[in-house]
Amino acid sequence: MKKVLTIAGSDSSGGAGIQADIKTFSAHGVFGMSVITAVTAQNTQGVFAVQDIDDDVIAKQIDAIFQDIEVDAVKIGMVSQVNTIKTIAAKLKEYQPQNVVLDPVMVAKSGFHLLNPQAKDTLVHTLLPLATIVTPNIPEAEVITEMEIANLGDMEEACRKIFSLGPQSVLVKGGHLAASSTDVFFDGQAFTYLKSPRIHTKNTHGTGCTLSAAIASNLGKGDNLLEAVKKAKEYITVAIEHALSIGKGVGPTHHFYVLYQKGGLIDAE
Ligand SMILES: Nc1ncnc2c1ncn2[C@@H]1O[C@H](COP(=O)(O)OP(=O)(O)O)[C@@H](O)[C@H]1O
Ligand SMILES: Cc1ncc(COP(=O)(O)O)c(N)n1
Repeated sequence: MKKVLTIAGSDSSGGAGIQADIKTFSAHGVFGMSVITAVTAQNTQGVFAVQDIDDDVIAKQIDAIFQDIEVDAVKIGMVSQVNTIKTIAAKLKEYQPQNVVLDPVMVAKSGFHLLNPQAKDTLVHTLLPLATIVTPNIPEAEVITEMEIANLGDMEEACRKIFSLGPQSVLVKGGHLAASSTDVFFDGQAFTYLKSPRIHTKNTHGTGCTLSAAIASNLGKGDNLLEAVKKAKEYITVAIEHALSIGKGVGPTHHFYVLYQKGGLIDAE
């Protein structure tokens, strides 16, 4: 069985962060492991408190995994502090995992800053260059590139700018576009548009976490980057189509035990 690690924050309500990642890993048939960077008190309505985990405990969680278990892919989500980011970057350099998916989480859908704004430059300059793929949403891509993104042309330009910062590939996600939900993938050579119908739902808590965890699962299983991204887009679309009205606010996506058979999706619920 392939083994995939998430380095991210805990979401007490189970819709985003570590919890979304582990559910996504299970749905993909890979063995999920976690390094917790922060504990959030969170639900579908907002984030109410954050406790960052000490750097040495983050380092020891990473050591505990890599010194014992082969890791086929790593996904990185919420990393809020400068020292956390530096610790993770140093450990990635030490253990050199093959596939690193970086979701540069900055602000939760509720508006709460999950990345300390002072840590943005550290994230961009130390973690971005280590990523096999980086998956910003439009507001995150705007912060990284310092440009406005209003359409697919802007998304392409943002991909080029982010690519020049050192990752092997870039996926600018289109969930924040008004008209469509097209994501733009760039591997330094060509652009690929990943299209899906716009699903009219308020329940999109954890969509970015789920997509990046799905990409990590697929890379861990041996897919090339483009295959991994295409299948992950298919997965998140189904997960949003069946999103759950849990709680009073922005509900979570639904994780299926999904079998890709004969081109169709079978829910083995
Ligand atoms: N309403 C929607 N309908 C269809 N796809 C969506 C919708 N909202 C988000 N997505 C998709 O979910 C994934 C996560 O995107 P996005 O919401 O932009 O990320 P984040 O959660 O980081 O803000 C992307 O593939 C995006 O296209
Ligand atoms: C611990 C944690 N990590 C990431 C997100 C972002 O998820 P989203 O932007 O989809 O709400 C979150 N809300 N909580």
